[in-house]
Amino acid sequence: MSRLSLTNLPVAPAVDPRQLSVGVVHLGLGAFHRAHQAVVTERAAVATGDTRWGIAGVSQRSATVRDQLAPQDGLYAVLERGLGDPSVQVIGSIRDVLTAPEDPEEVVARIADPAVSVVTLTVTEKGYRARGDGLDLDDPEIRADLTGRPPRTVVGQLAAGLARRVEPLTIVSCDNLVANGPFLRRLVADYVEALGKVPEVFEATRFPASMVDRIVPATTGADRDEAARLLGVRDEAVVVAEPFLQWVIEDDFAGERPAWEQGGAVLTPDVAPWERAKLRMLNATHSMLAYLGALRGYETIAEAVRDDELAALARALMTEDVVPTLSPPDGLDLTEYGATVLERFANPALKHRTTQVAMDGSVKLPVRMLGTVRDRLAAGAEPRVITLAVAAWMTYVLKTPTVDDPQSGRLEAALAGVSGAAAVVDALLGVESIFTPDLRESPVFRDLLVEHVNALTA
Ligand SMILES: NC(=O)c1ccc[n+]([C@@H]2O[C@H](COP(=O)([O-])OP(=O)(O)OC[C@H]3O[C@@H](n4cnc5c(N)ncnc54)[C@H](O)[C@@H]3O)[C@@H](O)[C@H]2O)c1
Ligand SMILES: O=P(O)(O)OC[C@@H](O)[C@@H](O)[C@H](O)[C@H](O)CO
Repeated sequence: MSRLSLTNLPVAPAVDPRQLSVGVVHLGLGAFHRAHQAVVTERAAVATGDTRWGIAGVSQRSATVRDQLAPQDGLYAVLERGLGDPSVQVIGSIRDVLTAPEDPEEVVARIADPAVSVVTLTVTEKGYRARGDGLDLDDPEIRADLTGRPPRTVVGQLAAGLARRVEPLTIVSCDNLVANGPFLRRLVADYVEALGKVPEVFEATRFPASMVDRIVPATTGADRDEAARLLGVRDEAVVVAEPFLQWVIEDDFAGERPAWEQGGAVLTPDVAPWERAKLRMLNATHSMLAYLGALRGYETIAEAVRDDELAALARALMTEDVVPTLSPPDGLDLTEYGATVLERFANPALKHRTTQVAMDGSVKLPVRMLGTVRDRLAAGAEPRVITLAVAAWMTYVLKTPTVDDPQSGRLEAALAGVSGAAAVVDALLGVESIFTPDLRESPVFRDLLVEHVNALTA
């Protein structure tokens, strides 16, 4: 079967990439960007007729996505899987595809391009190379970037691009992080201070926070085959997504931007209540279902949430421990939100693997779970269910021979020769890059963890 491209196009995209100039650089051209920001950007271009906001996407690590998209002229489809029949839509907003390891200079040049006024990012939690709230200046790649080589890290790329700009830039993190905008600003500030050269435009550069939401599992061969059947051509870059899509962006831009609000995004002065509700309700529950589900042998989140006991725990996590820590934004009913989240997880067509959601726990726990633990302890509560979620991660790490985590070495070292629930809990609580002293030293938290790990390993 022939390949999707501009000259082999069964369903035309809503915008023709040939008519777009590049106004946005996106770092981290994974599945999520293609199913989220690129879709909203295309919808905004259709609504406004503005052709300035084509996307130059940067694949940060391997050349796989470039090799999938380049022969397709940047075109790909979103295979939407809801409760009815699946549908496909070809997206045309990606104009160019770069591979950072092969062409680091070009990445910097694109960020510096005066026609570009916005950079967006989806590089996963580990892509920020943070330690606590600041940049990990001991990270070997950060150290290597600081020596002046063409940068390989995201923070190094941003700093080098800013150093060459006259006009300020807006940098929008779209990763699941707490206060992702201010967090990224701090990392870039740490980097340029360590370099001893703060770019002139840095003060005027904006880092709005954003809350992103759409469940986008990794694409499988079966998804590519189904897309080919629906499209009539092969699309090696197809991404799978649920129908739901939400993007709430802090309205704080240094210059011009795509009219994302016309593509369905919400621009608001304060993203924090949206972000906190989403990370603590959706992402924490997702991770808990992933760990408990994987421990019970479930392959997908949908299978896990169809287990009555796990579904009850997911509901209890939200109502007993998370909701008391939230002040929801106007218009968000937390009870309804929690129910919708579980319905979305139960979507059997998505096949989101528990092992995918379970990845990178050491960098996800602080974002998704530990804020809730801290707030509940401070309120004098006994946070039973959120602590079960943390204990499920500990048990998963203990029982998984090669855990997929940027700190796998530290986790393995901590657990070497350790046996018994109390010793496992103490060993993992001792990993300082995950647990802050207040949590490590809380007897209530520790005792609950031991009780849960004991039960989970019995
Ligand atoms: N997939 C989802 O359902 C979803 C939903 C909301 C938010 N997100 C956010 O998007 C991120 C990416 O998700 P995805 O589905 O696109 O994953 P993906 O695996 O398809 O893509 C990950 C991207 O991050 C880059 N990356 C990975 N490790 C990196 C590192 N150490 N340094 C620099 N870049 C690195 C990769 O090159 C790739 O471009 C998530 O981690 C999350 O923060 C995802
Ligand atoms: O993408 P990750 O690996 O950081 O997390 C897995 C999921 O919890 C996450 O991607 C959710 O699907 C998403 O946050 C929903 O908007």
